Amino acid sequence: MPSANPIAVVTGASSGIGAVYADRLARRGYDLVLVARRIDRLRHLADTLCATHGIKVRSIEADLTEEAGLVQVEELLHTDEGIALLVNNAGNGKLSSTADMSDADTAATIALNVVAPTRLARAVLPAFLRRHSGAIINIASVMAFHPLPITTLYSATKSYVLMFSRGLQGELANTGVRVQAVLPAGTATEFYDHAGIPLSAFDPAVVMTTENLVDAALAGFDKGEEVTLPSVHDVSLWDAYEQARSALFGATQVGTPAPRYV
Ligand SMILES: NC(=O)C1=CN([C@@H]2O[C@H](COP(=O)(O)OP(=O)(O)OC[C@H]3O[C@@H](n4cnc5c(N)ncnc54)[C@H](OP(=O)(O)O)[C@@H]3O)[C@@H](O)[C@H]2O)C=CC1
Ligand SMILES: N[C@@H](C=O)C(=O)O
Repeated sequence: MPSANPIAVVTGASSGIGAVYADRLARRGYDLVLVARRIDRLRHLADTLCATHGIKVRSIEADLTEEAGLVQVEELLHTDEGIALLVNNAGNGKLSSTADMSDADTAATIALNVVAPTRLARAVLPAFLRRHSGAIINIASVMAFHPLPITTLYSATKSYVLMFSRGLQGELANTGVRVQAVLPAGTATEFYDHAGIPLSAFDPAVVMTTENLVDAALAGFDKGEEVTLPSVHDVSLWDAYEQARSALFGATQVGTPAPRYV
């Protein structure tokens, strides 16, 4: 029997930000599809959320850097008409110089942070457009607009997520389909266990709890924000950044070389 609740698909739900999104969306009455490699964690979370909130939860063991894992989730997104929300959250990032990063880590970060959210968004969009409703939440990062010598690749992938989200927002205007880009700053998760630099290396004063992060991101979603920066208190900074970006683009459309280059 089809579920009466809207369904949210959350990638990277076995820990950190994704696991809190699963909890918060369960509280909002969503049925859930949880995706990650650690199926034991997904099943434990699913049992807890089912028992606590009386929702339906499916767990999918999938490595989103592998074709088979991606196809498994794409097929669900293509076929389950009850899906109302996709949270493209799964991500990783080795904090390393480009030259020192292994080929495997480089490929895995691009596959997980760029290819997977792109393919999953493309898988769900046709149904959303047919129904003139649905939402995609893409988890980018503040590093999308601030590369450091040890975050070059990671920042580039998150810059892609931001630009991909901004482009989709333009495409999807007036379709009833929403896209939110969320740009967390440092957040206390297992991300750093795999990043090569421990969380303890960061000033605790600038690291947000995962619960605060997700609650702020969902508050931005509820406000209808296209880009949500949970830790930025002065939103006029983002507005000024966007205005400068638009003015800069406008200044590129002149057809003649700038005098400084002549
Ligand atoms: N923590 C932070 O400071 C910040 C994090 N972010 C972003 O937030 C998102 C969530 O990360 P966060 O919660 O912090 O870190 P975690 O490491 O706690 O969570 C990452 C999640 O992604 C899943 N994942 C990792 N690799 C794969 C894979 N190959 N296939 C499928 N799932 C995978 C993990 O599950 P499993 O290992 O079971 O597969 C896990 O559930 C990421 O996109 C990250 O870039 C952005 C800004 C700041
Ligand atoms: N994931 C963190 C690493 O830098 C971040 O995006 O802030």
